[in-house]
Amino acid sequence: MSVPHVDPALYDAQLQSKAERTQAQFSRFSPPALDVFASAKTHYRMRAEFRTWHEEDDLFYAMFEPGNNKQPIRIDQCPMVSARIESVMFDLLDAIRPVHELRHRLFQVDFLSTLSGELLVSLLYHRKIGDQWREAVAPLRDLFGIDIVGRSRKNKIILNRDFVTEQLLIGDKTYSYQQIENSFTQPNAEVCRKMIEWAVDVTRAEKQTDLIEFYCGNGNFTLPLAQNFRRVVATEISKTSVAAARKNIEDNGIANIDILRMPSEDLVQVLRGEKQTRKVEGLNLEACDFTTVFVDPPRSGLDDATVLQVQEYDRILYISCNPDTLEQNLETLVQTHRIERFALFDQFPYTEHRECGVYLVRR
Ligand SMILES: C[S@@+](CC[C@H](N)C(=O)[O-])C[C@H]1O[C@@H](n2cnc3c(N)ncnc32)[C@H](O)[C@@H]1O
Repeated sequence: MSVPHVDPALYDAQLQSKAERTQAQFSRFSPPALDVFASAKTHYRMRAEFRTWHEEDDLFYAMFEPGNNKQPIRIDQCPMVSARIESVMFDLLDAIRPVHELRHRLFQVDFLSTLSGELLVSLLYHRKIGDQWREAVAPLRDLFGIDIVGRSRKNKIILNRDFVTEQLLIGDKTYSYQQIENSFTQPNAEVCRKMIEWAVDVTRAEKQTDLIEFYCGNGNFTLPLAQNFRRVVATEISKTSVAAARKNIEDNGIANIDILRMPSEDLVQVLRGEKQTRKVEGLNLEACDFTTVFVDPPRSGLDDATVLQVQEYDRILYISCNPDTLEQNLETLVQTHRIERFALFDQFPYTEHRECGVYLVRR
């Protein structure tokens, strides 16, 4: 992970410039005014991954210039990560440094924290770890009040838990989300809250119809969106995320969501009647009245078949972490739909990354 230069004095101007670039990039699609959602200026990342560097007796967190992984740049402070992560990360390395069993061939440390201060730390090794490692690391769990996962090739040791439970206040309801180590979660929790509230707001009028969702992750948007629909059917490829989504639905007492573990491409074929699978048995998809589709794809955006499928629905909600693939997909989508709402969410301050939200309605 590259570590951006965090300078709160520059934040507002940088966000303004992101907004201007976004307006310019999408102006030919005639979107409405851009809603801009800012981030906190420091301590905004709830998860972060750091390479470690060994130099004789020294051990430190390191980052690298692109294309140069031989020349480490030492990280001695990190105002972009949550206050909880920053309060632990350097003291933790101080505790690991003198203990051979803990530092030998340690190459990465991952942190996953929550707004309420839970913290899970994963230590990644280029060697096999076992009982001796477990014994050596156990005191750190109590010292820092953290859960710990040790990972080496084909081996994972868990001290207490391999997940955190995030609580997000969306409107007037708090949703609880299990977030599992090493699976996708939105990094900036406060901006994530704003994205979900925006998504709930733009689909508010749609109560009597059904929602189809592609790329649902752990149900991050799915759970709060369900209040706006009669029924929700959502798909996700990752086994871990599907398990978390199902647990989150249960924990939050939501009864109108079905999660499918299936690549989006396969669900598209099922919906087009081109593929049959036992995974959809009992779901009675034919009885659904899918008027709205929600997509939150990876950086590669939507493949051609999914774009065509998405066009089948009257309303399209699209959250994108890559404006360039969003732009490509919109070339097709605006032929049948017009953009009604347009938003920029600053998930990644001080970087070039822009996260956009678009809500389209059939022309
Ligand atoms: C940008 S994340 C969004 C997840 C979720 N909406 C959230 O807010 O946390 C994209 C998700 O798409 C999933 N994914 C990637 N390729 C997929 C595919 N071909 N079919 C279904 N899901 C896929 C990833 O596992 C990941 O959970």
